[in-house]
Amino acid sequence: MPYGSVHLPWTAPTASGPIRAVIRLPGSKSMTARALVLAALSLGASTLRAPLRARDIELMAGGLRAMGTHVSTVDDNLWLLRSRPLRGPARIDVETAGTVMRFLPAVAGLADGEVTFDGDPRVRSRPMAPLIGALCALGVRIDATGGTLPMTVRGIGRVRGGTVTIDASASSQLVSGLLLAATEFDRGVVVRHVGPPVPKPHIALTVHMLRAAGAGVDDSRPDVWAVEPGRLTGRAWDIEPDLSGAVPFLAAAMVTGGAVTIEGWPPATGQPAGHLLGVLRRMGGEPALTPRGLVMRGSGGVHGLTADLSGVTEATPVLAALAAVADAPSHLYGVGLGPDRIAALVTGLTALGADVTGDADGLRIRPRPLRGATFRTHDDHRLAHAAAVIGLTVGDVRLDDVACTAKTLPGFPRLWSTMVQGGNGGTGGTD
Ligand SMILES: O=C(O)C1=C[C@@H](OP(=O)(O)O)[C@@H](O)[C@H](O)C1
Ligand SMILES: C=C(OP(=O)(O)O)C(=O)O
Repeated sequence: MPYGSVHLPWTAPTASGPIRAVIRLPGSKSMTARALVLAALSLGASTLRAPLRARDIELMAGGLRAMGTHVSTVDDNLWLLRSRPLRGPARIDVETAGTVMRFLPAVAGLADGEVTFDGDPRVRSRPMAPLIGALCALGVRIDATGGTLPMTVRGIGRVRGGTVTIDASASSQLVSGLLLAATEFDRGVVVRHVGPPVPKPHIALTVHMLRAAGAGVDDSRPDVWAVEPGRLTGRAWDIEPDLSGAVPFLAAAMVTGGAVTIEGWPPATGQPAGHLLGVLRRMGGEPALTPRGLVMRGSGGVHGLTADLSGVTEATPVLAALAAVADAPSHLYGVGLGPDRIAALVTGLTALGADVTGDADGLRIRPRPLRGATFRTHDDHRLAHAAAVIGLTVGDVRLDDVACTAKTLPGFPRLWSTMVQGGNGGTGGTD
């Protein structure tokens, strides 16, 4: 059944005091997605230890399987991939997954045969044309009448590659989608971004993982990334906990003045963690790395914030929720959410009584007392996280649907409720 067709209403649990919990989160969505693609392009076998099993990742694995890759996910903790010649015909439904829509077309260009892509109406309206144009310039034949999905990639088993210019300001995934498959292009790739700034943290993660896989990557020039052609060999990937998925749990400590430990937080990581913790610190959080993981302590108050969020776009909905209960107004800009997501966030927060306005690039939020109401999540997991955070201190926050959290964390409602009730999620233990 397609994701988005099951709706599960949910009343966010209210915290009776400071939350103290230890949480073990599943693997990073961004790392699991990249490891799957790189494994499919590597000679021989690869393993993924502690991957994320969630909707977007199942779609990525399914897309690779449809093109011939052997992907075994029987063991939750250790997936096995074996690359095989990529081939069509195949049909790939990306549902709402931007990463699947942007990462797999270049892989499909390397397949022998036709690969068609389609997805939910909402994903069709997300920017795709710059990637389609760039892939065509690199020698891939694509039929995409609307400049977006549905589209057909007519692979011939090889891609010429070379130098290409792209305006990737709409999404860093447009660059990552070109780089990830480029070791297999005859000439590799040189991608030059021109236009308004593109958020870099997830491109840095792509570069980090390409290098770990053995690729030659040059990112020494601003807005230019070059990947050398060459065969990758299979390897063992250890997937770190999802630090983007940690944001609502960290926020829970902040709004209740408690302490939440995210177990296994990596001391060094390619995920965009530094910027994220910097922003949370400015809003009053007190993060500390301990041998067990990252402990976020709430200082008892949440501060308003004026900040460019372009490095942490995924965190915007939860940061907006924090801003709505802060001690001063906030201006969050560079949020990169796209007009639909900004509008949905404004409507949802307004329904809860917040004074919030949105524009093309950001949100202005002036705190005032909030109230319980129905919050429409618009099938957006990160909006659901935002409502859950507000529900910790505001009674009767009713989400019209919490099933959308399955996109990146299927157990979210249970994990969240356990945390609020004073228990511990994932592996247990107390702080
Ligand atoms: O490459 C990735 O794994 C991601 C890149 C970011 O996309 P944008 O650059 O479009 O914000 C992020 O928001 C998304 O959730 C995951
Ligand atoms: C929008 C998201 O992901 P994607 O771009 O992969 O759909 C997200 O995880 O918030």
